[in-house]
Amino acid sequence: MASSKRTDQKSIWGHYGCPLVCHHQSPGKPHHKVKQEQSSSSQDTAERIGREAKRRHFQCRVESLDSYEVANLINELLVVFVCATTGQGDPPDNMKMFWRFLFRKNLPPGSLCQLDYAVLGLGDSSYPKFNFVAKKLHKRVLQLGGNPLLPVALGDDQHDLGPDAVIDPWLLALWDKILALYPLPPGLEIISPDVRLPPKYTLHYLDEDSPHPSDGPLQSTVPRAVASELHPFAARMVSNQRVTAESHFQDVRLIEFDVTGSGIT
Ligand SMILES: Cc1cc2nc3c(=O)[nH]c(=O)nc-3n(C[C@H](O)[C@H](O)[C@H](O)COP(=O)(O)O)c2cc1C
Repeated sequence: MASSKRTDQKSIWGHYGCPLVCHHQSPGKPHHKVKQEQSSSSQDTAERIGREAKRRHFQCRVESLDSYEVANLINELLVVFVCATTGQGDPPDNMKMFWRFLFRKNLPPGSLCQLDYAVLGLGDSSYPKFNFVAKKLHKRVLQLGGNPLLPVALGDDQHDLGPDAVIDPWLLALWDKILALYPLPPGLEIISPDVRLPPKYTLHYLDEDSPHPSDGPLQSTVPRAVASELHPFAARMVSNQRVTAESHFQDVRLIEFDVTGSGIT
């Protein structure tokens, strides 16, 4: 992209604490980050936004707000936060570190002045503090100098059509805004929903007798971090059973892994 904004643009879709990074796939296109939190609605929404970004030729990464290095926010150019409210107007567990950092009193007021951002809230209007976290996040980023792309979206479980009644039109408006700022490169079009995106995961088959990736000489001496998205653990598969009848058209499987030593409980 022509402006410096486009060279490293990100958007964060918070709640469940999950950031998504995306940019147009041609060089110099912006990145977006998506963040999410607690249960799965915000993660699902963040991932949906990630897929929509990919269809618009942005390169994306989705990760939780707490696994995002929040100090890097000052370098981001485009961030979308997806965040739910829990408890009585509280941030979900997996955005608490992010929340604490963002509300530090010593953050300079203009520190996010290069950031274009949007906040999508998931909440329930039967609670007195409806979408409190999304509203507060929106205000705080504004206070730190961020440029809002749209008013905060207030998804509501109480709506007859569920949160999508707000999310769907809000996302249409968001993409209009983003594409006005970062138009599609000449010759590229939005990838139709009928076209399958590349898979998120790839499978690599190993020979039965190949050494296990976790059996290297360092394994016994080097303490490893608890397995996580950032510290993957190569687990041994112990069973792989088909659970649907042979005659059924879907091959659904129960696959079990041995996670001993991964720190996963
Ligand atoms: C225990 C609990 C407390 C909640 N507290 C609030 C609240 O204070 N304000 C609000 O707007 N929504 C509240 N909600 C609704 C959630 O924010 C809403 O269901 C949201 O979609 C959940 O998203 P998630 O699946 O990503 O966690 C609460 C939900 C639960 C289960």
